[in-house]
Formats: sequence, C-alpha cells, structure tokens
Amino acid sequence: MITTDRMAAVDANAAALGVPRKQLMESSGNAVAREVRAAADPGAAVALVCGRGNNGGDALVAARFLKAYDATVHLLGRPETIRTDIARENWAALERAEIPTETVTDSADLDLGGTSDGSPDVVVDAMLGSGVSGGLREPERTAAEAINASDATVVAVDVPSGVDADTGHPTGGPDSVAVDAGGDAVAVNADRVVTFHDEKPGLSALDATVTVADIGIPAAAERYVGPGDLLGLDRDPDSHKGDNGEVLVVGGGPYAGAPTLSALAALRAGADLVRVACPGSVASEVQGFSPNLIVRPLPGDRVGPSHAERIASLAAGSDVVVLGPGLGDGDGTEAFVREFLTGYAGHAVVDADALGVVPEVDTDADLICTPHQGELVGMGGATAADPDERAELVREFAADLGHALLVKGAVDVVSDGDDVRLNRTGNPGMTVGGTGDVLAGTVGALAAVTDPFRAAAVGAYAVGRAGDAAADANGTGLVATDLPDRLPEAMRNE
Ligand SMILES: NC(=O)C1=CN([C@@H]2O[C@H](COP(=O)(O)OP(=O)(O)OC[C@H]3O[C@@H](n4cnc5c(N)ncnc54)[C@H](O)[C@@H]3O)[C@@H](O)[C@H]2O)[C@H](O)CC1
Ligand SMILES: [K+]
Repeated sequence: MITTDRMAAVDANAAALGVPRKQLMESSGNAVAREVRAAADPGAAVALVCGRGNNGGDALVAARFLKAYDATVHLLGRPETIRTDIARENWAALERAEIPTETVTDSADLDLGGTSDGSPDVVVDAMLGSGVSGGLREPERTAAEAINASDATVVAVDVPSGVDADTGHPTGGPDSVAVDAGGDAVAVNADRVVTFHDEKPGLSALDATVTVADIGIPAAAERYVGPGDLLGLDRDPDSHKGDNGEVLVVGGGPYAGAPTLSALAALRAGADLVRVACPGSVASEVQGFSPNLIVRPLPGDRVGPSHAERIASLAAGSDVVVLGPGLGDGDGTEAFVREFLTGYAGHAVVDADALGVVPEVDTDADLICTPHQGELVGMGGATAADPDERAELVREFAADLGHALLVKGAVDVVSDGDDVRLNRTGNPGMTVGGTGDVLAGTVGALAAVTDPFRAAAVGAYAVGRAGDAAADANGTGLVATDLPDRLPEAMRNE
C-alpha cells in the first residue's frame, strides 16, 4: 500500500537511481495496453481519453502497444499545452507514427466513436491521476460524464479521474465543492483500474477490478532514503517566525562545542529559533560561537536534576528538545534525563549520554534515539553484520521501545518499529568527533516540521550528503564544523 505523497517520493528516488520517469511511463503504458487486452479482443474499438499530464502520457504510450485494436487517442486540450516533456514527447511520437489522434478543445464535442450505439468497446480514462487537485474542472468534468454515460468497459489509468487515490472519495469533497460552482463532485466510474507499483489506499473501496502493475521501480527507491524523501518539506510562504520550528538543545558542561554544533545544525536545517540550555560555565563560550543562538544558562557546571523544572518550562515553549550533546556522563546526568523525560510529553531527539535512560524510563514523549551501534547494544538492542538482518533487529527494538531509532553506521538504519529505511549517504571521514551532534540537531529541526520517522530518515540523508560535500572539499580531513553550512544545499530535493 502506498500513498500519493510517498509514491511521488519513490518516483523521484527511482529517477536518482537512474530509472527516469520516461522509462517508467513506458512500463505504465505497456501495462495499460495489457489491461485493455484483458478487457477486449483484438479489433475492438478503444477510445483513449488523455489529459495533458503524465496520466495522459501513460495512455499515449499505450496507444503504441495497441496495434491490434481500432484505437483512437483523444487529447483533452491543445497539444502545445501538454504539461510535461515526457508526455509531449510521447504525443509527438504518435503523430510521427501516424497513429490516429484527435484533439478535443471543447469536451462537449468529445465523440468517443466506436460501434453503432455510440459507445466504443473500451474507454481508457487517462485524464487525471495522482496530479489531481480539487474537483474535476473542464474539460475533464464533461468528459467524465460522457465516459460514465457510455456502455464501454472503462479502464482507468492509475486511479479513476476525479478519485482521490488516498481516500477513494471524489477529489473536491466538501472543500472544493465551494470552489466548484458546478455542484456535486464528478468522478469517472471505472470497471477496471490499472495502478502502478503498489496498491493505493483508496482503490479497494471502489467497485472496480484493480490490477497492480510492476513498472520497474527498483526496491531500493523505497528502501533507501533519497532526494524524493525531501519533497514536501518546503516552507509555507505565509509562515511566521516560529512556524518552522523552535528547537531547544539541552547539553554541554564538560563540552561546549557539542551543543553548539547541534544548535547550528538545527538552524541550518531550517529551524526558526534555536535555544541552548547549558551550564553557565560554558554559556558564554557557546554564545561566542554564534549570535544566531539564544543561550539559556543554567546554574553550575553540569546539567543535573535541579535543572529539570527550568528545562521543562523551556521545553514547553519549544517544538522539539535535543537532549544529550556534550552532557557528559557525570553523576547527575542520568538522574536529570530520567526526571525530565518522566514529565515530558512532547518530541525529543535523544543522543549520546542521555540514551542509556531511554529503555527504563516511563515517558509519554515521542523520542527519536540516535545511537551508534555500540550505544544501541548498551541500550539493550542487538546488531548484525548483514544489513537486512540489522534492519530487522532495529525495527524490532524500536517496536519494543515504542520510539523511533536512527542507528548510525556506514549504512544508517531508521525505524519507528513499523517501517524501516536505510541511508547510505556519508563517508568514513565522518567518524570525526562532532558529526553526531550535527545529526542530532538536524533531526531535531526536522522533527519540528514532520513525523519522527521521516525526520530521522531525512536527517541522516542530509547530514550524510553534507558530509560527502565536505569530503569533496577536505577529504578525510573534514571536521564537524564543515557540515552545518552545507546542510541547506544537501536538503535541496534534486
Ligand atoms: N511513478 C509514478 O508514479 C509514475 C506515474 N505516472 C503517471 O503519472 C500520473 C501523474 O502525473 P502528473 O503529471 O503528476 O499529474 P496528472 O496527469 O494526474 O494531472 C496533470 C494536470 O492536471 C491538472 N489538474 C489537476 N487537477 C485538476 C482538476 N481537478 N481538474 C482538471 N485538471 C486538473 C493539473 O494542471 C495537473 O498538472 C500518475 O497518476 C501516473 O498515471 C507515469 O507513468 C510515470 C510513473
Ligand atoms: K485516470
């Protein structure tokens, strides 16, 4: 089962793996033609009704695979307005090949052709797929009514046009009825749906036979975090200060650099406001690193249980707490972490010396734990040499803990106890001190704007990519301070 958003991510990841969308479209079109063959014998009249996006493009490809049929392509709109290069290229290929095409500029003129009673044997609905938004507009709306009125077997490409693949409801439910002055939502009523790669949540609710076609998306496009996972994290242009994340880093004492690296990474990963709660003994040192940081000094030279209340109140004003960088393993550290987490019910990234407390603490918080393999074992988890076996062990341990895990390694493993994702960005130069602090801060910033699993997966990917860029510049001489400034580039979804 795959949602529309996840499908878009996987599709982009496939392209990054060297399987471009045009190649996938060729497979999709082939699968559509196969579905038509299953619905009608050679010689049957087939009307392919195509929109101007890639859903239409799939049917433009299918037309080339239907030589044994009396097939006609109906393009809704002028060819110059086809929206994607790959669909346009497939349209041009049809024209040059002299495959019958027709452009429909007014859908009232749509003539599906076919037998004497006015219906073809098969209509392929390739008007709109996953790119639909809102209720059907013209010319698709009238065309959908014409398709529904015909006696043909209707084969929908990917999803019946006007149906939300995630819910099975017509697009433009309550929200867009207001926009759509035409009134009730209209959607194609399909007999068969040929959908791609995986089942979609909304299709099982339909009264249609659903076929899932493998279009050649490699399993790695789902298994490994890729540039597609960065999609949809863009800022709302109307957002205000704080809307894009307020992060509280709690750490420092024996170290001043670690909490600073986390905080700077959180800022570069997109957080609006980053506060650092650290012992007064290192507060001015932390502040001295950057005027972008808001430092909240705590009395003394170590974070301890006496600070739990103050930190709880700072945490209440933040979206995410990053707990651990540079805290050290002094006497009071564990007691503080235990006391804080017991009373906390928000989101937190837990790293370094704070990790040991997680398995035994009773908390309502949603945690993302970022251990390396040694720390994982210290927490009671297990590891293995084989990556698949390791991934399953991490998943089981995350399920036991009830928290998300990001287990660092040459290949990082991320799990929320349910899904597992692997990350293979990064390089051996990143074993240098401080990169873990950068990762914790990055994941913290992301956890303010997306779910814990995705925050961990994208954080690992982005920091690894920043590390790869730093290694290009500095080789194995890279240092952790090379990473934060490279995060914005690493988080571009290309
Ligand atoms: N890996 C894959 O997922 C692949 C999918 N393929 C097919 O591509 C479509 C999605 O294509 P896309 O171009 O993103 O969108 P659509 O064709 O669904 O829509 C395009 C276009 O339509 C306009 N539009 C949006 N909403 C409405 C509306 N309510 N009324 C009228 N017009 C509307 C808008 O301008 C959009 O840009 C997917 O379903 C698959 O069929 C490829 O085969 C590659 C692999
Ligand atoms: K469709």
